[in-house]
Amino acid sequence: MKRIAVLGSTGSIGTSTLDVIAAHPQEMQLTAITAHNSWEQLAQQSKQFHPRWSVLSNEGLKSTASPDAFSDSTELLFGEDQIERVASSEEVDIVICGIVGAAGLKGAWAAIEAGKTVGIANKETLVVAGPLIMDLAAKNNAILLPVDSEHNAIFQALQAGHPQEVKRVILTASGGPFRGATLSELKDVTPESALAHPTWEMGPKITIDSATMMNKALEIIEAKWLFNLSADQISVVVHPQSIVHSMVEFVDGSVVAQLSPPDMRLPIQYALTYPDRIAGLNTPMDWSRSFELTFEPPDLEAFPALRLGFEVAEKGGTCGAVLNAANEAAVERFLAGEFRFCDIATSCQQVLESHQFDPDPDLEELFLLDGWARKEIKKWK
Ligand SMILES: NC(=O)C1=CN([C@@H]2O[C@H](COP(=O)(O)OP(=O)(O)OC[C@H]3O[C@@H](n4cnc5c(N)ncnc54)[C@H](OP(=O)(O)O)[C@@H]3O)[C@@H](O)[C@H]2O)C=CC1
Ligand SMILES: CC(=O)[C@@H](O)[C@H](O)COP(=O)(O)O
Ligand SMILES: [Mn+2]
Repeated sequence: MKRIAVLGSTGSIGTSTLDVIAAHPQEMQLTAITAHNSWEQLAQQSKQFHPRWSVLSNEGLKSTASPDAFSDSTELLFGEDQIERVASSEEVDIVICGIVGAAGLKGAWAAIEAGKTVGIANKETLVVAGPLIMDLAAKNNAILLPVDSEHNAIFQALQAGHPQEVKRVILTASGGPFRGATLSELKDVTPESALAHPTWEMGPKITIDSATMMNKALEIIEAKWLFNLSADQISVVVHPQSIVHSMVEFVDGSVVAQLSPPDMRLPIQYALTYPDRIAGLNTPMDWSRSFELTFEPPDLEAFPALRLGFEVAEKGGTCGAVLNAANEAAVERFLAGEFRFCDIATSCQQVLESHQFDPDPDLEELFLLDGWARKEIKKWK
């Protein structure tokens, strides 16, 4: 029986993970769940799964969240530190990191430091602190399993060859809701239209990232650290159907891809059962009908965020932390109606260019820069 902690259990990744666990009661047991604000949803999950711990990281909810709403067999814990406590508990085998943003880093860190098997959906952890995270995993024999669909696909495709035989990886991008639009057509798009992703149902932050293609920029950086690649070994191709989740090209010219209908329950389940595969909840590919898979190059003029991904992957150091924090703050301002869509990439680029670059930062420096970049975006324009 695998004992699982789900960090961010109330979100899109979190609820998909709970679906997978519910479908495999003989193999999987939910031991800990965490949320920040959604205490009623967390309580309902506790009543359904009876985990050992439920964590509300927002301590301000202490007087609001009623322990009576939770299962009798669940201990209700409050505060950010408790995420780290459950992520590193001896009673947990696998940790799924489904918190959004840099707020997910400390929980992921604690799980990796404790040598857990870690399913990492929270790409921001790798964007902010990729080299430190990969070193930490190596030192503590933690197994890092990518849950992000593209990186999960690459992880699967890489098994077709040896590391030295990899020529490059090709990340697929849906193109988001504004695929085909020009820069000037993007000037006045609304949060509502940006939140309408064509192929994936996800939380609001990553959905806006998909619309600007900042999501792909973050994924370039994520791929670099996860798979020990140079920036020029990473390509992006737009694939609107989101069926081919990414590809690996080997030195002999073979390209190995992973395909499945767009549903995060597959990569999540693969991380939970790795190295085995079991039947799951996913709709299989229907090969009995005609359908098209199309590919086109990305438009770097209309989606300048993508260029930033390549630049940051090339430069490394403090750039990932600054780009990530600037983007999180810019997305918040766009959703609040304070930024225009195109301001997101423009402001991120300016904050990135004006920061004090350090090629080899420690975690403390990265957290300081994270705070600095958010402040810069708050006062931008
Ligand atoms: N959704 C998807 O299909 C995919 C997501 N990812 C990545 O997975 C991560 C999660 O995305 P997604 O599930 O869409 O996000 P959601 O917004 O749907 O969920 C976010 C989760 O994080 C919790 N949370 C938010 N802020 C904090 C905080 N400050 N401290 C602790 N917990 C917090 C939320 O709790 P509460 O409900 O209480 O606010 C919620 O449980 C992101 O990094 C995203 O990039 C990657 C690939 C696909
Ligand atoms: C499901 C997943 O992994 C997302 O990161 C998804 O890839 C977003 O779609 P885009 O390709 O539009 O960024
Ligand atoms: Mn992805």
